[in-house]
Amino acid sequence: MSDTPTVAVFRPDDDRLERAVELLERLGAEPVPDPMLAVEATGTTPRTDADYVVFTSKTGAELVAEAGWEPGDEIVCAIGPATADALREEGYAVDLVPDEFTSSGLVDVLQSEVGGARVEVARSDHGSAVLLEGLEEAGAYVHETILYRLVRPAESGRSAELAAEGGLDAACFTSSLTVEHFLEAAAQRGIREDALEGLADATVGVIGEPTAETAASRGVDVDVVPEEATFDALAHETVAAIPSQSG
Ligand SMILES: O=C(O)CCc1c[nH]c(Cc2[nH]c(Cc3[nH]c(Cc4[nH]c(CO)c(CC(=O)O)c4CCC(=O)O)c(CC(=O)O)c3CCC(=O)O)c(CC(=O)O)c2CCC(=O)O)c1CC(=O)O
Repeated sequence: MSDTPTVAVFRPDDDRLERAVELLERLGAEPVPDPMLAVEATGTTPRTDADYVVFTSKTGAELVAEAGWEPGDEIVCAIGPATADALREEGYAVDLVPDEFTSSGLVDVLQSEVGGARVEVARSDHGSAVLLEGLEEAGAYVHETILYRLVRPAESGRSAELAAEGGLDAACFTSSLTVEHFLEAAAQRGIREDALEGLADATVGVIGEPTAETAASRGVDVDVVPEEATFDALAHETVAAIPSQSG
């Protein structure tokens, strides 16, 4: 039996998956790449009359650049450092990043200043209500633009099979939808309960509290939630929490 732990990773099949695989290998793990999200662009851009524009993903930053978005005087907000870096790489200035990289972290930092302001939330078709409701409660006029749809790739589910066979040592869930799609892929194969058992025996890491809540509500026990919502922190802390294979 190999001493190298298998770690499933569900990031979209782009440079994010490539970098995640490289990082897990550097950490001494055997990555099991199983993308659970694919992006379908809608070709839209944020509306132009807003005081604030909020981005919640690297994908959103890349798609608005592709669609030719040109900001005016809006205050540009990013949910966290990866989204902020992606915006800057596309040539956009970023004015605000919260200390806690979640929707509620964004609401916390914006609520004292957005009363009466027009806030544009530019994101996927699966964004949580926390951001819209929190900003509305703070007195903002909120509008949401759907930049892309997130769908489950038809071929996804290899990691669910491995979990069901007891061959998965760890899993790194990077959003709520990755949890839901993992379970959907397992159900499609008729192995949902076995895959859940496999996850219960594995080390489960999730990127942040919103994903932890989704996992718990679907019967997935979570072992690791990193202090900071970045893939780097998630990978390091999840691999470190895997019980020794040789012992
Ligand atoms: O719940 C769903 O799955 C659909 C809504 C959704 C969740 N995530 C995305 C965009 C996205 N981010 C990552 C990885 C990642 N998450 C964060 C912080 C963060 N972003 C959101 C989105 O609103 C949340 C949920 C929330 O607070 O409501 C969070 C908190 C953590 C959590 O538990 O989800 C970051 C920080 C950052 O952007 O800087 C990152 C990047 C980490 C890094 O690169 O190190 C992914 C997966 C991935 O990158 O593998 C995704 C999904 C893919 C994509 O949309 O590009 C969404 C979509 C949305 O907000 O519209």
